[in-house]
Amino acid sequence: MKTFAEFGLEPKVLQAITELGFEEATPIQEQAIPIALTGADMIGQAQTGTGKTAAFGIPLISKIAREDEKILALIMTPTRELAIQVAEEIGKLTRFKGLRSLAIYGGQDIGRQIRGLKKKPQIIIGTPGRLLDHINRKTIRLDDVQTIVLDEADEMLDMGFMEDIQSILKLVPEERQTMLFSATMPPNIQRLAQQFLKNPQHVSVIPKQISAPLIDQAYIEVPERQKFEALSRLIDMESPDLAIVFGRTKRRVDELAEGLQKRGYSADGLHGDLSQNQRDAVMRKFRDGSIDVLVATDVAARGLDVSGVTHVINFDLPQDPESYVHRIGRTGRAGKEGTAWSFVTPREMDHLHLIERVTRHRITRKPLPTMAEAIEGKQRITAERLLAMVEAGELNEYKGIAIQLLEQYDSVQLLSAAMKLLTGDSKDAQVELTPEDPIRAKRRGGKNDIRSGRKPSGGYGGNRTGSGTGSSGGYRGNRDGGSSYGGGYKGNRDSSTGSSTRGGYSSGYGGNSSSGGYKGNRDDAGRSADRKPQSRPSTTSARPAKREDYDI
Ligand SMILES: Nc1ncnc2c1ncn2[C@@H]1O[C@H](COP(=O)(O)OP(=O)(O)OP(=O)(O)O)[C@@H](O)[C@H]1O
Ligand SMILES: [Mg+2]
Repeated sequence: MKTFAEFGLEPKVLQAITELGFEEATPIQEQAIPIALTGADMIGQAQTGTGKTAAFGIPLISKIAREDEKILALIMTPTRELAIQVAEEIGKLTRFKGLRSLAIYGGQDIGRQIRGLKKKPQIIIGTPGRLLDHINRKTIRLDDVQTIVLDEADEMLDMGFMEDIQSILKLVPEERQTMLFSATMPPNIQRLAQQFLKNPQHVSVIPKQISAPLIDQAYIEVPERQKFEALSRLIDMESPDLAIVFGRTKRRVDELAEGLQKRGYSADGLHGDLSQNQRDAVMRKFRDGSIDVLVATDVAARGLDVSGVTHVINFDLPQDPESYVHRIGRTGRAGKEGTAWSFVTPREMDHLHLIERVTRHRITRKPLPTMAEAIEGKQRITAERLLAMVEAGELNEYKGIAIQLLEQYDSVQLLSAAMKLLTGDSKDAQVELTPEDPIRAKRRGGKNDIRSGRKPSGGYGGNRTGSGTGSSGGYRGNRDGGSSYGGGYKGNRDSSTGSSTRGGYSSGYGGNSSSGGYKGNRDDAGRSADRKPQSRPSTTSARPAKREDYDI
């Protein structure tokens, strides 16, 4: 492991890194920072929670001087929450250097952003829709941009964002450094990336399994109508510090958050139909621990870094394996351990196996928590709260009554009653959810499939039935003859050509993923509902219609 001092960074940046508490560089930082400092284009892949933000952030800020008054760097993210978070980290990294950075995202008052832009930030962190809005208003000019980063690159280069990204990149000088980062790089992203990158260096620190190693992964087979009960029991049994529960649709998230609240849990929902103020408020509450359970659509799947998240629960399975990797990656970050649970309805078992194959990780089957386990979990928490109260002291006001009661009643009876009172039994509240259809691995491919160019039958679905793979081998070796994701990728990672000759990418996994079924079916993540590329005006047209809700 390298220390940051070994990269030859300027003292003010080093000081900021120390202030952040980073002692050693993570593997992706160790590999990516020296290459990025040379100005080379780069594709960086490393597991969730391993410090990719600083891996591109540190070199990016090293190139900028305080006196510069133009926008020199642009970081794009797929969601507003991620833009805000990345902007915060960049802000921390530039603290001593005194650079100016600004987050630009939909849903926030544009006037406020324009005022921010007047302060001449050198670094913009934004979501594509609002960025285009500013470009059209001429409040943002990209003529001087030297560095572009696409965080969550595979998501950004997917259909829904592609058009915007292309429009934006057209306005950035050719002479620039472009970097793509993500935990997942479906192989065909490589091919697509050729459009934007020049001789990219590939930096991948993905070991055999793509998901982060510190996450304990389990699933429970449970019929749709029993899921809510299962969720209550699971939360009781596991008593997470902080948990994120992923639901498939906005409606589902609303219903789940409401149901959990009804049963006395401290929960709230996050999805793209909420106002930005509501979204900000929910994130703030989750970050400061005033709610324990964040229920969210895939809007929270990528990049979010909230310390203390011990559990991720897929109440509904995600549509695609990448989403699974990112969702569960909200826990097990920065060297901490985490637990991921997934509910799988009987008809979705195939889909689970697909996720196992693609992630090359076997997910442990666990039984539905019993009522007894749930109660035991709840009691344990109550006992912990009680003991914490004892430790904290300051109970003098209660001692008089306690002594009186103990004179009249049995101590075990008394304590049991107090525990019962503290535990509460609001769990009996009836909660009915609108049923969701089981998820199906969508056929990937189709005429709009810019990533694969393959016939639909070559899709995911085709492989599921066709290759008959085991749960671990599919991704690597059992595809249709091409080299594997892992093999192909790593084998080529230090190639400086970034050519499209990597058979593995195009004939393997990536060839299968299309956006036809994929994004089109994820509207409830708040994305394509907001993101209607065809109906939006081009960048050259007059001021666009309201874009506030465009970026999820
Ligand atoms: N060198 C380091 N030492 C200790 N902690 C670090 C280091 N680098 C980053 N971190 C911390 O690790 C956490 C995860 O970092 P980050 O959000 O950049 O991960 P990521 O790789 O981008 O994950 P994701 O794929 O989910 O976006 C953050 O809290 C960050 O502050
Ligand atoms: Mg990240």
